[in-house]
Amino acid sequence: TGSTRPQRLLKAVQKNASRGDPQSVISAIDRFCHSSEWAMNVGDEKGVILDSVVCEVSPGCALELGTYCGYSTVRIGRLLPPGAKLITLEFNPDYAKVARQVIDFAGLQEKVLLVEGPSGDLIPKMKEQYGITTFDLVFLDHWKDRYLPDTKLLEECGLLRKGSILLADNVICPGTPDYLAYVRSSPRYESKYFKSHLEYTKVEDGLEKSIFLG
Ligand SMILES: O=C(NCCc1nnc(-c2ccc3[nH]cnc3c2)[nH]1)c1cc(-c2ccc(F)cc2)cc(O)c1O
Ligand SMILES: [Mg+2]
Repeated sequence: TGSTRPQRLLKAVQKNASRGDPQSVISAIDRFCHSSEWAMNVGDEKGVILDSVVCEVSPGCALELGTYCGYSTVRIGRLLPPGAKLITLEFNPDYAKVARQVIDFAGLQEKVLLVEGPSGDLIPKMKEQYGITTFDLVFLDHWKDRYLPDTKLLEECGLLRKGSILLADNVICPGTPDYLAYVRSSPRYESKYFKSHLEYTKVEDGLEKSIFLG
C-alpha cells in the first residue's frame, strides 16, 4: 500500500535535514510543502509570528493542542529556555507516530512530551498526571471546533494564570468563529489579531493572541 503524506514529509526530513538541528528540520518541511505537497503545518510565514510570541513569553511550561507532524512542536521546542517543557496533545495515532520521529530527529525529545488522546479527556488530567500547575503559553492548532470548549476546560481546570498567553492558529481559515467571538468579547481576555496567510498559500489567515487576565 502507498505511503501517507505525513510519512512522505518524514522521509523529506530524514533526507534533507541534519539530525539534532531543529532549524534544518523546519526548513526541510517548509521546502517539502512549498515545492512538493501542501500540508497543514503552521508554516514559515505564521511560524515567524509564533516564534516571536514564544520568545516574548519564554514559557517555563507550554501546551500545544494538535501536534500533526510536529512542525510547530519543533518551532516552539527549539526556542524554549533551559529546563522548560512543552506538552503536545495529538489525537491521531498515525500523526503521533510521525511527529515523535520528527521531534526526535530535531533532538528535542528531552524538552517535549507528546501525549496521545482526545484533548477533552487529557486536559483535566494535566495537573495530577504531569505535575502541571499552570501553562504560560498555549498554542491551539487542533480541530477548529475544539478551540472554544478546550479553552473553557483550561479555565475550569485552573490551568491558566493571570498573564497566560493563548495563541490560536487558523482563526480565519478554516476559521474558529465561536472561539474568536469568545476571546474578543470576554472581559477575562485581552485579544490581538496577527494578520497573515494560510500556510504556503496567498489565502488570508491569521493568529489570535489572547492574554488571560485571571
Ligand atoms: O485541521 C487542521 N488542523 C487540525 C489537525 C489536527 N491534528 N491533530 C488534531 C487533533 C484533534 C483533536 C485532538 N484532541 C487531542 N489532540 C487532538 C489533535 N487536529 C488545519 C486545517 C487547515 C486547512 C486549511 C485549509 C484547507 F483547505 C484545509 C485545511 C490548516 C491548518 O493550519 C490546520 O491546523
Ligand atoms: Mg493550523
